[in-house]
Amino acid sequence: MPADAAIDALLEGLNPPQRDAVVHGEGPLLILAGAGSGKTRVLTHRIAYLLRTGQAKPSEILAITFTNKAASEMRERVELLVGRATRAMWVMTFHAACARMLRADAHRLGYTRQFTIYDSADQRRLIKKCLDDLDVDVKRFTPRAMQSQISDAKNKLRSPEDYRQLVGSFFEQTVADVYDLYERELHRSNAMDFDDLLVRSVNLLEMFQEVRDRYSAAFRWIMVDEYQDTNHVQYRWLQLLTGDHRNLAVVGDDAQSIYGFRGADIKNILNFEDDYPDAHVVKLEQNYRSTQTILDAANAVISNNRGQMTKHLWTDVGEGDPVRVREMADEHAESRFVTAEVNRLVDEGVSRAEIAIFYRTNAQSRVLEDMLVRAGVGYQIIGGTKFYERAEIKDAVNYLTFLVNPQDGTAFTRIANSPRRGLGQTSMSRVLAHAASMGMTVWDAAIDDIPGLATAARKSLERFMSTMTRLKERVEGGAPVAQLLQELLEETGYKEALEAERTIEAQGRLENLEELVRVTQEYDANNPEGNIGEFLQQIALLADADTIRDDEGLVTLMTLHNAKGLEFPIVFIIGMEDGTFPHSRSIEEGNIDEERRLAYVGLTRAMRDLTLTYARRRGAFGGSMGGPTIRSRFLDEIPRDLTDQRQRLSAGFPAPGRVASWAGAAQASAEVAGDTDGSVFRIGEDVVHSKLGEGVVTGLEPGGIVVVRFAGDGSERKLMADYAPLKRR
Ligand SMILES: Nc1ncnc2c1ncn2[C@@H]1O[C@H](COP(=O)(O)OP(=O)(O)OP(=O)(O)O)[C@@H](O)[C@H]1O
Ligand SMILES: [Mg+2]
Repeated sequence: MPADAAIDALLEGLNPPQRDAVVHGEGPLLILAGAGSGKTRVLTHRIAYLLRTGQAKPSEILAITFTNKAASEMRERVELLVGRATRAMWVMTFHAACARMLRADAHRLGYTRQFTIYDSADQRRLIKKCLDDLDVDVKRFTPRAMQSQISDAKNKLRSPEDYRQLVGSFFEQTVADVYDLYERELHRSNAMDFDDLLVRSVNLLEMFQEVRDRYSAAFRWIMVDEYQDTNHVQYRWLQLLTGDHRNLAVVGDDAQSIYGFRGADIKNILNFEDDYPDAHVVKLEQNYRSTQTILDAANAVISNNRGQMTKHLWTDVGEGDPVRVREMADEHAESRFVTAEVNRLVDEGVSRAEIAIFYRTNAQSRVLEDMLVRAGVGYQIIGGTKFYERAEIKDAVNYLTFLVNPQDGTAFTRIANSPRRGLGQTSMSRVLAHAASMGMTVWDAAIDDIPGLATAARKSLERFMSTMTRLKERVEGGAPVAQLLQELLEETGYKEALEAERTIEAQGRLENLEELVRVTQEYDANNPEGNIGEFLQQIALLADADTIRDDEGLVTLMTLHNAKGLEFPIVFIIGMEDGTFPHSRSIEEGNIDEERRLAYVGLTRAMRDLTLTYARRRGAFGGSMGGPTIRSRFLDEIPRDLTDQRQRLSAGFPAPGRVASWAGAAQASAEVAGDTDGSVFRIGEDVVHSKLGEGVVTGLEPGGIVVVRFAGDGSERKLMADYAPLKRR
């Protein structure tokens, strides 16, 4: 080992097996270990070590992470460790790496450099069009169902022809037709969907030996984080790139494989040793993240999955507090409780940024958000209706897209009549048909003499395209993205139309557009040599987790899926009920194992403080679930002595006819508890105890028990509301 002091410093703060993985030289390397054992840290240090020792140049490194946020964190840490910028290094997601490859070589596959990346919504719009063209009944064959079938085929590297070979039912026959047309339409639009980024890169590497040689010679060192969630096409891509040198280091945890529904194949990690019999295998067993109690709880849950590799995780962080389990009357009480808890923690000096709230599905966030907003608690939400999915943002982005990709018919149809210009569906179809029949770009068709177009439509199309042509000239003149966006919003009348609406919604949309202008200004400042095409690529690749801001004052809300790889000192998981988590669909399909792995991921995000809540009723006023619930089986898999829940609350579930009165009783017993002067306590309420002083109600339990956290010593006590000398403040 080189005796350079900087290298020693790099290896310090690593335990022996971690160090072993970091200094491993050439050849395949597998790090298989449980949550929080430092897998990501090992990858980061390994990159820094390769650079520091001179074994690798930055341009020879390709490191794949699961999100863009994880990528930028990894790059920052590496730069910190090696003490210099390493711009030539590729640290990015699979999709970003593929997009970059394709920009350089897309022409070989018949695309231009300016190809558009379609997101899920664009994809569905195009599928819908294909379904219409094929006269398929969209009620029986929904665009969403088609999309998932097509995506699944692509992730398995099955072309429309491959798919057709395997057709077994009428449904699949229809999928085959739609898939075939969809692919042709995509190509004609010079566009790729997300799955295509991978598929086309694999095509490129398979078909062009010289491209493959170039990349596999360039990337001599390849690293992959979260390897348990790679799918077949990603596996193949890695195989093509590492074929010659085999310097592939992967890290993962089979217990955290949670993307099976998207085609991720847990076998990729389990079979790594079969693929590479000479692989150096490192196991990490010390967890540096969580308390022993949290780890024991997570291990107890995951041990219910059969076929899971056993790993012995231990920590010297200490035992820590018990896992808090709270039963709530309904989702509103649950939200009130969590909100009150957040406020209590903040009062105690905790930063909101240290707190995260996880849930199984996006829809669960709304009630919680309402409560947080009302209580004035700053929060950020990862996922849900994402900024870039809002209609006005999509419109603006599509304007930019059409300016750089004149072949993009989907972009054209999105913007041609937005704002309204009297260009109906028929006129737009005429333009597209004209482009197809004449072999022209959509842009050229739109400025051509189109047969059969009504005079009014012809005029407005002319006006629209002359505005667009003016804008395009400015694009070609190298105008900065922000300037162009602003001009575009003015000159196309988009802004004016919103202003004329004079509604609160329109105001919100204008504000969102202003936010987009800020995004472009930032882009221009950071990329003096950038261009619209690159800007569009950047935002197309923004995954959910990227909207996270390192803002001191915000609580973070997200789905359990988005929480992967992250850690927070304080974690709440809400909705711990069967049907919610595990999700009802998984229960029906008998696929609980993946849900359990998701539970393992969620529990192991917590560093010192973990609270799990469930509601006895959910969705009382409409909603798909509605009615009484059963607490999650995952809660029962946590040994009671690791939690603070002493007695099991087996209230017994009522017959359907009694739901209303039962709900009333639950209300009385769990959500409010009477105090001595006849009034009631509510969660979050300030109270004063004649001996213990001031406190806040943090929980209410059946039997008139009120849980109070006292300000004086920070203790939390359960009191009998009827007897304790407790009053509201
Ligand atoms: N040897 C070590 N000494 C001190 N802290 C460490 C050490 N190894 C890891 N850590 C810390 O432990 C935490 C978990 O590490 P890391 O995120 O790399 O784990 P992981 O195995 O990638 O977890 P996950 O499975 O959740 O992705 C981080 O805060 C990291 O800095
Ligand atoms: Mg990790």
